[in-house]
Amino acid sequence: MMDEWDEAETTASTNAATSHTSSDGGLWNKEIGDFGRGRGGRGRQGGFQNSFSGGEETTNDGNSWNSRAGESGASRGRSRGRDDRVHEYGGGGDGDQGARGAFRGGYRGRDEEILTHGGADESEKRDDTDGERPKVTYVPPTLPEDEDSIFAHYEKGINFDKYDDILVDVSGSNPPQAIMTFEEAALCGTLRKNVNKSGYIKPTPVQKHGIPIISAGRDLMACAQTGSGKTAAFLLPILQQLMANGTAASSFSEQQEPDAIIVAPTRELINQIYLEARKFAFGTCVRPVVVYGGVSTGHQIRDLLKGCNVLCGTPGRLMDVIGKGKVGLAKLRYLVMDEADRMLDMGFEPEMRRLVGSPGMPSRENRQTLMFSATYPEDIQRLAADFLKTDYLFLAVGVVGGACSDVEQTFIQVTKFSKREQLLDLLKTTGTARTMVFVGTKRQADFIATYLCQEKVLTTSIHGDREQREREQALADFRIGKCHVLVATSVAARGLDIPDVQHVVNFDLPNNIDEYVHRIGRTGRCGNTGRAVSFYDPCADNQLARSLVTILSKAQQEVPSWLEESAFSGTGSGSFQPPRERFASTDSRKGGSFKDMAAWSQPAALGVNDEDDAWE
Ligand SMILES: Nc1ncnc2c1ncn2[C@@H]1O[C@H](COP(=O)(O)OP(=O)(O)OP(=O)(O)O)[C@@H](O)[C@H]1O
Repeated sequence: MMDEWDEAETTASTNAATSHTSSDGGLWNKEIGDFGRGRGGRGRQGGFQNSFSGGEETTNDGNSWNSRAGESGASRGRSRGRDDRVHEYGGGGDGDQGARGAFRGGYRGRDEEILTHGGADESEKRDDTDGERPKVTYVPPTLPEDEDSIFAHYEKGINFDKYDDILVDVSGSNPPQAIMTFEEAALCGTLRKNVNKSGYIKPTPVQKHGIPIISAGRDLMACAQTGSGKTAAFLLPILQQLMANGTAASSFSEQQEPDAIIVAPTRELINQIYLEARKFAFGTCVRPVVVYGGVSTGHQIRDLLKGCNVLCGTPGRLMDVIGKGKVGLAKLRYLVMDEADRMLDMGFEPEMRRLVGSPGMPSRENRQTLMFSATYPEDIQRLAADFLKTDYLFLAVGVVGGACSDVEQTFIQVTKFSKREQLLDLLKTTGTARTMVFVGTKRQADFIATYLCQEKVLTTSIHGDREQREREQALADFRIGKCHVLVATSVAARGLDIPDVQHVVNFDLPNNIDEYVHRIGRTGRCGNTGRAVSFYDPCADNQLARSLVTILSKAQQEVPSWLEESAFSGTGSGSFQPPRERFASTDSRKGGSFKDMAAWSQPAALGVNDEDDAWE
């Protein structure tokens, strides 16, 4: 029976159309749409016709698709492919979800991809719980409790020590001295042991500077390249302070009053941060809890009420539990925004303002506010200052907004119609190397994943129209190597730390440069090297050319001459949109923007955006 707390489903996750995890790489011959064979004349070019969108035929990359959304939802479950092996698709055999899909699921027609100022259907961007939506009943699998699982980690790479050479700039008054070792962080015994068990021998620059700043009680806006250890930079000093100040073991109560709240923009990322918090807090009295959309609220509230010192959440679900009175803010001492620039852009800013304006929330003078990201557009920095004490410190490790220098960036000029074949050719050269393929839309993600499955590439996908269970399964399959290709929309661009991702492909380039930086940062993490290949379609991607040239130059990477020409020729600037802001090279309080950079950073919030993905 449904719990009193079980919430209505978020729009995004109920709209799952087809899923296509094909761990055996088999062909699909689905009742729900009959995807055509796009390559090598292996049959007719399939069409995907959305019966709920007026039968509009959508052309995509040279192929039209025909399917019937209603059928796709109704026939969710398991079906046998042509090779008689079982393939999972649709809602995955959850009766309730399947029935729901009959009315809500399926691909949407063009007319349904309503683009708002945020570039995505605002109703999909949130994890909110308003409106008439079906109940969410998904309960994630129980987490393993054994130490080997909790402390499982991948090895730092050959370039880990090069982190020490990166220039660091701390601005603001009286910054504390950086630490050089974890010993200097004066962590309590259990925390220190947990750091060791996590395989951390020495701190990364953002940890060397960030830990003492946070321990000194200062507010912080920190910028450091992707994969360089920002999560531990905020978790360790917070946990240490909680331990040092004798935080009482949290116990059952109808209202929990956490000491720390951590927010992040996507469900998978906040769950990952929670797992890190749980790892570092192992064996201590500090109890982290996570809440995010797409999962049964009742389940999460029951877990929350058992005790909560550190609450990790996506904004919508967080506001939901606060609104239900299950979380009180009176004791809050730390507010952390991971991917802070994203948390403060147009999509999430109102929610963040609601959070800090919630009854009981300590004023900024009475809490510590910490912001972390690899990118900080200058206008977002200015806005962020509203949330911070006036004497906050700005920590810049390397170039603010710069790409990770351990990622080799390559660009291939393509036409819209040649992309799929190029992708397949590329994947043939990389074999079973773990690869993330980023595409522009949820529909495109389904389409490309299905295509790769047909071509016997072990592929799964993640995007905002998949149900949470499917999203988590897809990530798990990718993590363990059951599928070596993950097709993803921007929902997977930020923060995800997946071992051994050797390769990122931008099948569709994003339309803002910060997004590019985060996407390619899924590889080349923790001193490991990685490779990013981007398909550049001059007809679609010209507006990004200058920013790309800048990013490549700053990362000491070769800039293809054709890209440079495109960036600085009339054609490059012809489609140029007026800039909202420039890259910030440093603390915006210094009045410094990248005066030397001709590149514009174009936030998704203002540009024409076909990234119709759901940001929770
Ligand atoms: N001092 C360290 N020694 C060894 N490994 C570390 C250290 N610090 C962090 N790591 C590991 O490096 C990886 C990347 O860290 P993390 O996910 O915190 O990066 P990030 O800077 O937050 O990246 P992103 O910008 O993509 O969110 C993780 O697997 C983490 O456990």
